Amino acid sequence: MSESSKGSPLAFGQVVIGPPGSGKTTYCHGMQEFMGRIGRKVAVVNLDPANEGMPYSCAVDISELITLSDVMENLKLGPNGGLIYCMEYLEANFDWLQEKLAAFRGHYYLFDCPGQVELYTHHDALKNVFAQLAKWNFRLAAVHLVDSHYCTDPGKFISVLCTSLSTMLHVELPHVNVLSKMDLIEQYGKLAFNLDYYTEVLDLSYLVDHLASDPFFRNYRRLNAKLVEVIEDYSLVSFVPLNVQDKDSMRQVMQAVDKANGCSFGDQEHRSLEALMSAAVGADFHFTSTLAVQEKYVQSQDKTVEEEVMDM
Ligand SMILES: Nc1nc2c(ncn2[C@@H]2O[C@H](COP(=O)(O)OP(=O)(O)OP(=O)(O)O)[C@@H](O)[C@H]2O)c(=O)[nH]1
Repeated sequence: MSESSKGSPLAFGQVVIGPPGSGKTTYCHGMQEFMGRIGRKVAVVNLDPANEGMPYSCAVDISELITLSDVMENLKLGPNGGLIYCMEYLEANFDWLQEKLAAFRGHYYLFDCPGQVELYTHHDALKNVFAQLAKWNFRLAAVHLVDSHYCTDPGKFISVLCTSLSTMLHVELPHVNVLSKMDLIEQYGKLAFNLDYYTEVLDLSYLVDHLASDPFFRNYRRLNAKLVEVIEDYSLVSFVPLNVQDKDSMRQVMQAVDKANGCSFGDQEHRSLEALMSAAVGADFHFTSTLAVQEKYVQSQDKTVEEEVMDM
């Protein structure tokens, strides 16, 4: 097995990561279709040994190497331990992965990753897989999906910010954080602030003040204030909103990722993209700014908390 492939052509792609159920598989399917329509050849690589019946056409599937159910049964491990074992097994079998990927030279790669959070915050196996891909001349960006409904709960949103920050620092790849399922954002409650407050991660002291109005959280005010201080000191976390069914939203995420991993597919693709998007003008797809997303998915309220704070 060659540890590094200095002479190999560059290969671009995304590792799609995020907590369980955040929409990684759905995103890979949507992005494969979207990129296919503008002429990119996309190979989706399933690295989640628990995934079955994927909706996308799968180029490489880790379950040919190892499956979570086999590991759990044979080694008597639970789902978390089993998944960690699978990732360590993959790390020990780089040559299998290299051989499988080589069959798709010239493609753009989407890696559909497992959902266990510890794989991205402190365990090393998957991070080592990404580092090995870099040695094989893969230019990857991490696309970190987080369910947008966490924005409706200030406490959960602070946890999401902490997880996103530690993932960015641990994974060590160019990073695009994405708020997924924008169409469902207010399903579990109203947003206290405008959407750009969450996507741009604006002054978090408002969030701490808002949280302190809840008697339970009042006792943890200093802890929350310190946590948001850490997030603001790094000043790294922001989000791109996403609805996989919206072409303009998909384009925005794709362009953010292209910028992050340095991918450029030239003029022909640019023309195809313009043609695809022009078909969307005047139709349902009006997603040019966070404000447009806000108008589309967030119900208008008399006043947001942000506006009330401003009025004071
Ligand atoms: N309404 C809506 N549902 C979505 C969207 N994206 C994903 N879903 C749904 O969310 C659920 C979980 O999506 P998956 O794509 O399986 O999530 P995952 O992150 O791959 O999940 P794991 O493999 O368990 O880690 C599915 O029922 C999807 O149909 C979206 O943009 N809008």
